[in-house]
Amino acid sequence: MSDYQTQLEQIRDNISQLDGQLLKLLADRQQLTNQVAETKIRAHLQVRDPLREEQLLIKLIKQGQGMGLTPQYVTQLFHVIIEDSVLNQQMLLAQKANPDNDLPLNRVAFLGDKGSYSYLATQKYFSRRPGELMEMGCQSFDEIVAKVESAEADYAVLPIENTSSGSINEVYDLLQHTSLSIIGELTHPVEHALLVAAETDISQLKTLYAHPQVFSQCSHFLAELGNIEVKPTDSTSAAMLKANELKDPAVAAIGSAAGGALYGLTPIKSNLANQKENHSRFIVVSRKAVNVPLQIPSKTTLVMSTVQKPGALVEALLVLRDNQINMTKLESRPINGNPWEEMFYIDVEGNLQDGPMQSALESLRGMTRYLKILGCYPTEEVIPTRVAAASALRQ
Ligand SMILES: C=C(O[C@@H]1C=C(C(=O)O)C=C[C@H]1O)C(=O)O
Repeated sequence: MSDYQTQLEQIRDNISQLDGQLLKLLADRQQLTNQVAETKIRAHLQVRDPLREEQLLIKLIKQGQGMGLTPQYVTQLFHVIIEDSVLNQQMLLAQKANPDNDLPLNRVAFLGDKGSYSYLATQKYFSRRPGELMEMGCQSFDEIVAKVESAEADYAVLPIENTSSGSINEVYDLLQHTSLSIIGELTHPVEHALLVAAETDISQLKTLYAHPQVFSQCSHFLAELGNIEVKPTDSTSAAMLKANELKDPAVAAIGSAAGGALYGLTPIKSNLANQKENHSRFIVVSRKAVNVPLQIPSKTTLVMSTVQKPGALVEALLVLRDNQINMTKLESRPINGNPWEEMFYIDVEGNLQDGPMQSALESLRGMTRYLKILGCYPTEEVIPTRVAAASALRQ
């Protein structure tokens, strides 16, 4: 071994040791933040404390500068650390409020197989939760919902909207008729890559396999590609499986690089989506609604149909405004069998137990033809606390 190699190995050993220590410190920090959660449960305090976060960040940015670490680096690092701490605390509070939901095995139905975006979202959502995960890949949204309704599965993870291709109508329509409740949500980045099983390059490709939603999210890239046959599949994982089976230099699948790796596929081009910030939002549904503690930020989803008179929807929305309730999404879908009538799906910030929410629901019940609460669930989005580096350095 050359001197350089020996030297490099020694330095790398030291780095690995430090990384191990960093991990140990992060685990110790997690223990302490879990203790904070216990105290908050007893004291009925909100999980999130923006002032504490701001003071913490200001102090850390200043300390970091003294050690040669940039404010951007320190801020980014601690946003991740705090996000994890907040999500873990939220989970602990939610667990305490729903002791019956602590299952040793969580049987979860989702679209596709290993490697699909739904699979990756399922892994992410349940990784923080106690109990083992039993994956139940399904071939259609109908099958997924039926699995939970018939108690073959405990939960389903369903994609509901995407930042490029918009709402997933099929899932909205299923929500209209199911007795299941929304108990959680999460967003997951969708990073489409061109995945191949054989040595090749873009110019040799003749056939592309992907889910139709993926084709619409990558339409600009496909238009640039020109004369290529696009073959729709039931799921992203089915597309990957196809590419893996064919091992043909003329064939590629579109999906995530992480998912593709599970099928031995190599990404030859990434960032294929029209919108560079491409995220999907998923909902988690179960047979039983959850109890969301007031200390956790939450959302409530409603579905309603208004009476047939001018301004009926506006009037319903004014009820939300009058109760200071913030609407985060409004979606409309046709009602089967009633041409030109619509079901409105509304996501609002707030807990079902809140006074303003209760009074808004009471008013809405009086003015709508149909109103159903699809669920009240914890908000998974932890918006990072921002501090200007200048304000940290001024302290
Ligand atoms: C740990 C706490 O809970 C939250 C997480 C924080 C953290 O991880 O440092 C800080 C403030 C809170 O938003 C706390 O309140 O101290």
